[in-house]
Amino acid sequence: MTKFYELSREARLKQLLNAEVLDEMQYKILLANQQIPAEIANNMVENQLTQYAIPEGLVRNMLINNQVYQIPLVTEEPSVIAAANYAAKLSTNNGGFHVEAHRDGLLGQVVFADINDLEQKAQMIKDHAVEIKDAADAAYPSIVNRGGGLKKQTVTIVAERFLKLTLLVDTKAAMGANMVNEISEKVGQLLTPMIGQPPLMAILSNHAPQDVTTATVRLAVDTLTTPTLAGLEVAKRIVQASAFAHADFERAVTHNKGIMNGITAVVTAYGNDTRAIASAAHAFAARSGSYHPLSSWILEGQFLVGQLQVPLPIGAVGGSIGIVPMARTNQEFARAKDPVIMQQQIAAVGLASNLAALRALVTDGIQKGHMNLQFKALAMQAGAKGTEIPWLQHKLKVEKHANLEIAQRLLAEKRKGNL
Ligand SMILES: CC(C)(COP(=O)([O-])OP(=O)([O-])OC[C@H]1O[C@@H](n2cnc3c(N)ncnc32)[C@H](O)[C@@H]1OP(=O)([O-])[O-])[C@@H](O)C(=O)NCCC(=O)NCCSC(=O)C[C@@](C)(O)CC(=O)[O-]
Ligand SMILES: NC(=O)C1=CN([C@@H]2O[C@H](COP(=O)(O)OP(=O)(O)OC[C@H]3O[C@@H](n4cnc5c(N)ncnc54)[C@H](O)[C@@H]3O)[C@@H](O)[C@H]2O)C=CC1
Repeated sequence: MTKFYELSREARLKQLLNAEVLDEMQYKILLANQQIPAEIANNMVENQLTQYAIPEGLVRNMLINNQVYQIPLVTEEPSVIAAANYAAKLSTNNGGFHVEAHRDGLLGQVVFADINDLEQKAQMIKDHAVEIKDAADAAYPSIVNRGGGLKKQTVTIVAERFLKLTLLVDTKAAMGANMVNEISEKVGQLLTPMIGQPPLMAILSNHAPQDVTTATVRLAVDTLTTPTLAGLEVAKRIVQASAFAHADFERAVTHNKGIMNGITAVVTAYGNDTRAIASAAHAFAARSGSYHPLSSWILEGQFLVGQLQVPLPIGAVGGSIGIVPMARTNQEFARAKDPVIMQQQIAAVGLASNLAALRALVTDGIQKGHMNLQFKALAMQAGAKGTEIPWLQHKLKVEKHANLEIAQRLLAEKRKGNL
């Protein structure tokens, strides 16, 4: 049977329609390749000129907590989607990913600067907890009606200069940045006469250790066997790669980049704020004061066990999610309209991306698989069209060195009829 990635775009969509992954409407939206309606785009951002397209692909049949998902990834980078598919398939044969998604809310900070009587003012804020709760609820009644709102208040003196009130707000299904900002500003206004000055700022914190999602995968080492290496050897090398990332800062950054390949691609597909997720992830990686990998790989007998921990303060509603048709359609067909399911999928794809990258690095090296797919982009960059693209991709694959100049030379030779 022809593999999903060997089909044309239209045939892939038809197959998903026939398999009832897509309903008629979702199929039509994806087939039409539609852009954001002009009026929406013009009102989404400022000075809007045009739209900038990035391809969307699919991770097929990813098993997470015993449920099978089809997960959309939006990325400009070749091989990210192939890699995630590879790991999805490998993990499915091993029981899939197990993911625990925590979701406690978002933090807001109301900060006062240059206060003389810090301790006394800190106590004053603590003494007004009830008024603060009332002001927060009045600032955003709809979230209170949904069972969310301000859950916890903490007062801290920072660097013997700043007074900080931290608000933990349950934002329910929303990411909640605007919500928390609104609540924080209103609380700041309440406190202004008490403190004797307005806050320096009132804004959410993108640090989100309260929203950590943990994904785990357990692979029988035999399933990692390659034509030249025993599965146990591959597993041991992945464990070494993980240990090296924990020991070497420069490697930790790239290790985490490989995880973010998958995470950013799913977050984008669901219309969420990629910068918020990236800053939360890297801050979490550096929470001990030095920067560490977000994932670890260990051997447990005949099993390779990988675990990723990453904060994922995402939203299933709000922001631009509801107005960008593709974000909504993606959430619908991937059965990810609940933020907890979204967190599970994002974390699983992050760990899958990490697994595929590490396995490639410690076996064939990254260039073989990645560059093979990157050659398509190189062929197009060289000007190849239609059937010239797979032809040139293949030629570049067998070349000793492949770069743009070589691609252009091969294409020119072909067009002259010399190849
Ligand atoms: C690319 C592979 C998977 C090939 O690996 P392979 O073993 O040659 O793959 P295969 O041809 O034997 O196929 C195995 C499975 O992979 C999937 N697969 C295979 N090809 C496709 C495709 N075209 N489209 C969709 N899915 C694909 C698919 O599931 C397939 O199963 P099948 O369906 O054939 O039964 C492997 O080499 C790989 O995972 N490489 C890693 C790629 C990667 O990580 N790319 C990210 C860019 S590099 C980077 O940014 C980060 C990094 C690497 O620096 C991070 C780090 O250092 O940690
Ligand atoms: N530092 C940061 O990360 C910042 C991010 N942002 C942006 O803020 C946006 C996200 O803010 P939000 O407050 O999430 O969006 P939002 O302002 O759209 O608020 C969420 C909306 O969803 C509604 N809603 C419907 N069903 C809900 C449910 N079940 N649970 C919760 N709310 C529900 C709420 O009533 C509310 O109107 C993103 O676009 C982000 O890029 C804005 C400022 C700073």
